[in-house]
Amino acid sequence: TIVGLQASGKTSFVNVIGNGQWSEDVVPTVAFHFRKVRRGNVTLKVWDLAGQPRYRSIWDRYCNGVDAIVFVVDSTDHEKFEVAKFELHQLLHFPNLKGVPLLVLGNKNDLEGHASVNEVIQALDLGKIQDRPVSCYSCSMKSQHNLDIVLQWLAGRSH
Ligand SMILES: Nc1nc2c(ncn2[C@@H]2O[C@H](COP(=O)(O)OP(=O)(O)OP(=O)(O)O)[C@@H](O)[C@H]2O)c(=O)[nH]1
Ligand SMILES: [Mg+2]
Repeated sequence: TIVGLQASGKTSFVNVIGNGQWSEDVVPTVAFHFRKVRRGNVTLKVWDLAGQPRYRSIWDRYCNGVDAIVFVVDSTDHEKFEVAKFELHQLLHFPNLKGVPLLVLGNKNDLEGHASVNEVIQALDLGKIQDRPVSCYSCSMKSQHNLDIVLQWLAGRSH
């Protein structure tokens, strides 16, 4: 399940891994969107959730029982880091989501002024998360930087 604030690049991620389709024009997601993504011999079942404030209260329901939670953050939008941190920790607080592996993507690293992976780790206080495996990568859906390693990580979470 993919969560994160609006316009962080969640749908772009699904589009790019699904069919290599990058676009500057992506329609904001309404509520959620389910997609099956095939990569080689791995099939990912993906819930792409909407990031606008009014949809955040449904995130936890779609994270229940999944193999991994992917939290996408726009690493150029420094002003939103505080809200992103709040929403992430609020989500992880749900007892039924305890132990679910977390992958944080600092997206849009093709743009100037993006936070480094260590800055994202600091900004979202990832060091504080002790009850699950956590990984964090800096990446770009536009240039596809680091998407191979992200897909490897996801494939490794399946069972
Ligand atoms: N430069 C750059 N732009 C990106 C990148 N990823 C996404 N975008 C752009 O960011 C905007 C928002 O992308 P979406 O994929 O719709 O974001 P979202 O997180 O799905 O947004 P919601 O569905 O509203 O929650 C679009 O204009 C994308 O083209 C990236 O890696 N680099
Ligand atoms: Mg979307």
